[in-house]
Amino acid sequence: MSPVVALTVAGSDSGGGAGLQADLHTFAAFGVHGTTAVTAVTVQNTVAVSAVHEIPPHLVGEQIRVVMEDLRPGAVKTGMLASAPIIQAISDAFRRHGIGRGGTIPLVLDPVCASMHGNPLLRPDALAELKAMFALATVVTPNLDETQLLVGTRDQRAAARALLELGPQYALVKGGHDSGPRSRDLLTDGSTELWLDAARIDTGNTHGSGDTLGAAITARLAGGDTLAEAAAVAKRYVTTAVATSYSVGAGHGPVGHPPAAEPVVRVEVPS
Ligand SMILES: Nc1ncnc2c1ncn2[C@@H]1O[C@H](COP(=O)(O)OP(=O)(O)O)[C@@H](O)[C@H]1O
Ligand SMILES: Cc1ncc(COP(=O)(O)O)c(N)n1
Repeated sequence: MSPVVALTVAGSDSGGGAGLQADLHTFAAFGVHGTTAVTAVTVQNTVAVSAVHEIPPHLVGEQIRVVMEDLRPGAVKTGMLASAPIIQAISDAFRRHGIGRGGTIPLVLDPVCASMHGNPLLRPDALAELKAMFALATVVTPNLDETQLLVGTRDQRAAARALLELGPQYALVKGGHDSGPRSRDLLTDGSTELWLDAARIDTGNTHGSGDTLGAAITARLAGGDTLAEAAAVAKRYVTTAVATSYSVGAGHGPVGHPPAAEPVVRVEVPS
C-alpha cells in the first residue's frame, strides 16, 4: 500500500532544528512520505543564521513540477521563501499544478520572515510578494512577530481579521511568542473561531515549533482531514514536540519529533 505524500517548499537549516528538516521529521512522525522543494540553504546552528544561499527560482519551480507530476502530494506547505523572484516562481508552479485556493490541493502557508535568533530569512523587498501569495493559501500561520510585520498588530483577533482580507481561507495566528501560562493559537475563517489552547511549557528549546505545527497540519490535510480537524491534531502534536524538546548546541535546542499519537492512516478498499 503506498503512503500518503506531502510536499514542503522550504529552506534547509544546517543545524537540523527548523526548516525542511523539521518538516520532514514531522511528516515521518505522522507516517507520511515527505518530499521537498528547497528554496535556500541556510548556514545555521542553534545560535544564529550566518549566511543564506538562494536556489535559482526556476529550479525551485522545477522541483515542485517533478514532485507534482510523479508523487502527487495530497497537501503542500511553504516555509522560508527567501526572495520575490522565488515566490513568483512558486506561485506560478502552484497555479499550474492546482495547489491552493482555486485548485484541489490544500496549501499551508507559514510566512517565515526571520529565525528565532532574529536573523532575516526573507528579503525585505519580498514582503509585498509574500502577502500577494496569501490569496492562494488554505491557511496562513504567522507568529506574533510576523503579524506585527505583515499587518501591524500583535493582537490575535485583529491580526486574523487583517490577514483574512488578504484572501486566505483561514488564518491561524500562533501565540507561542506571547507571555502567560497558556500557549493559545487562534484559528478563524472570519465566521467561526477556534482557540487551540495548551499549557505553556517552560523551555527555551522551541526551535522549529512553528514548522512542526504547520507540517503536522499539512500531514493530516494530506490524509483527508478538514482544516479544523488537522489543526486540533497538530496542536496536540506540537505540544508533545515542545514537551520532548532537548538541549543540543549552545543556543536554542530543537523540539522533539516523537511518533504521532494520531498518525495518518490510509484506508484503501481492495479492488
Ligand atoms: N513554550 C511553549 N509551550 C507550549 N507550546 C508552545 C510553546 N512555544 C510555542 N508553542 C506552540 O508552538 C507552536 C509554534 O508557535 P510559535 O512559537 O508562536 O511559532 P514560530 O515557531 O513560528 O515562531 C504554536 O502552536 C505555539 O502555541
Ligand atoms: C530554514 C529555516 N526555516 C525556518 C526557520 C524558522 O524557525 P524558528 O522560528 O524556530 O527559528 C529557520 N530558523 N530556518
